Amino acid sequence: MTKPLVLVTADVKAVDGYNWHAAVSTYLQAVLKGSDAIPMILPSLGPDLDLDAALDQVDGVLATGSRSNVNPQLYGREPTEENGPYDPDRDATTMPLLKRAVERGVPVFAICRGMQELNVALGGTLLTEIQAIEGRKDHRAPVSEHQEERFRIAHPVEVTAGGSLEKVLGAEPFEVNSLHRQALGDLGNGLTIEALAEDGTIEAVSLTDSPGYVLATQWHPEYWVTTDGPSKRLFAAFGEAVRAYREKRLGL
Ligand SMILES: N[C@@H](CCC(=O)NCCCC(=O)O)C(=O)O
Repeated sequence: MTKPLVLVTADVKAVDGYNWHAAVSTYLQAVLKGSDAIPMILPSLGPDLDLDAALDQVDGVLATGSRSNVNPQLYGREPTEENGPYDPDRDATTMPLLKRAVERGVPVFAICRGMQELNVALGGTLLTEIQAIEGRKDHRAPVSEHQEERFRIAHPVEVTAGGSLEKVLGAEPFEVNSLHRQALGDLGNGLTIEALAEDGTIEAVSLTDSPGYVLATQWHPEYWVTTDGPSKRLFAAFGEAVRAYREKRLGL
């Protein structure tokens, strides 16, 4: 069988006077090496893109993390300067993309901002600046110029017994990195909590009764995919889902 194709969502970045549609290399490498699939960056061209035509030709969607935040207007709150930066073109692309991928049963793996987008796309809400909420810990990255330090393992997570994540990772406790200041609030339609941090922050979700594989983490397995067991297993499981979808899609 030829390799499966995975759409990878893109940030819009102004560089050298141009707008670039970009995805961080660690996500692309993780799809390539961890899922054994070909990553294809989907530009954030919003309503100009025929998403169904794009989804017709692929076997999975990876929704990436980003420093930008989902615009709160998309879940009924007011945007503020402190809550930014925003990326309206990314929002205008990823929200309908994720909704449509889920409806069609295209396998989805959503990471950090990607998990927040999935939640909002399915009607959920987000909490912001969670480090300022009583009882919550600081989930932001340590301030450092070194990415290894920023992506260092930060806290344990508790996996829901009998859930989809437990099927992928087993019941052994493990620890994750943490680079976010927002978190899921009200859950989107059909989402189930798959892991929690000690302070109650939702760390992973899946979609119950979904026609396809849908898993999302608030942490970043892409960063340690070659060295960390749970990170490796998450991308391998996504790879299995996209291969199974491809066989079905192509009638193999
Ligand atoms: N902006 C949101 C989403 C967090 C996220 O995707 N973080 C990745 C950032 C990578 C980096 O800092 O280099 C939030 O803050 O919750």
